[in-house]
Amino acid sequence: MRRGSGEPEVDRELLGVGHGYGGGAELPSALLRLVCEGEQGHRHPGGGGDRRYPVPARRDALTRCGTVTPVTRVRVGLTGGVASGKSTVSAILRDLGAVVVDADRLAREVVAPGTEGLAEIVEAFGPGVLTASGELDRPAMGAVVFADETARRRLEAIIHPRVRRRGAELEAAAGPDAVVVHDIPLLAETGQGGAFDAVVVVDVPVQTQIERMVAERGMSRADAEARVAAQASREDRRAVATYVIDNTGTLEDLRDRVTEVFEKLVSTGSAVG
Ligand SMILES: CC(C)(COP(=O)(O)OP(=O)(O)OC[C@H]1O[C@@H](n2cnc3c(N)ncnc32)[C@H](O)[C@@H]1O)[C@@H](O)C(=O)NCCC(=O)NCCS
Ligand SMILES: Nc1ncnc2c1ncn2[C@@H]1O[C@H](COP(=O)(O)OP(=O)(O)OP(=O)(O)O)[C@@H](O)[C@H]1O
Repeated sequence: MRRGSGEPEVDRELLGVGHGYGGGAELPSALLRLVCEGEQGHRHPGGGGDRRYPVPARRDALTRCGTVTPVTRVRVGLTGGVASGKSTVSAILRDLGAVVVDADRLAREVVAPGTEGLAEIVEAFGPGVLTASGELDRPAMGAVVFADETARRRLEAIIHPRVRRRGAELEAAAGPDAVVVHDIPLLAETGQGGAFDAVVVVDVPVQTQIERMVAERGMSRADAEARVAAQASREDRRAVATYVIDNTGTLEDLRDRVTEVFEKLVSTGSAVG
């Protein structure tokens, strides 16, 4: 719990701190009460961000504390350069209770075998972009579009409208008080920053993006650089950010920062306080 003047003294004995507590599923009720009621002047409950407790317990504290439960849907755009860590951040947000709409996944669904999307791609690029089993040959398609901007725009014109339609459908199916996170790699490039209540940008240096693509995805350095070159600059993405998440630290650092940002997103959507 954050400590500062005017905050209640936490009874460590009562909380079990230093007595083996720390891995349980819930915050002790005394701490939950302090989280919800005790911290005068703090909208964001200290217990929700207290790193001594596991993320699900912090989420429970947030959810059970009426002052921070969103009463309307909060719409969030999540973006970042290729291999910056968007999917990792999405997974953490999902774990915290967000509904995640993943544009990369939808971009695969709308070109699955038998779809109109795939038929349009074959019409535009020829049957050479199909595998022997009739699926989109993704490495072959990538080799074409990351070397040729006109081809890339053509592919995007087929895929993006379908992804947006499907994304809107998925959002409509989410609960009225959900935090809906749209993970959109090209959010800045496509000028969608203004379409959300908040934009979260996952930020790493280009060098880190390239190292991760080469080391973990077996890509050549040239291919990795071509993907980065096809995207907005780090500065352009940061310019549309409400929250920047630096992902140059450990996964534990990332989890803590994402939890902090999630708490802010939840309280932004709250009608109370
Ligand atoms: C070219 C394709 C077939 C390559 O597939 P592959 O499996 O290698 O990559 P995947 O789809 O998993 O994308 C990985 C990352 O590449 C980057 N990327 C993908 N498409 C683009 C693009 N058009 N421009 C810039 N970067 C892109 C993103 O950072 C994305 O997260 C595929 O990326 C694609 O269909 N792209 C066009 C659709 C698109 O714009 N998708 C981005 C979000 S809707
Ligand atoms: N803080 C971190 N430390 C070390 N590795 C990380 C960290 N964050 C993410 N990674 C790793 O970097 C790689 C890229 O992360 P991730 O897949 O989340 O990026 P992405 O932005 O979703 O990528 P893409 O743009 O291709 O969809 C993954 O292998 C992931 O495990």
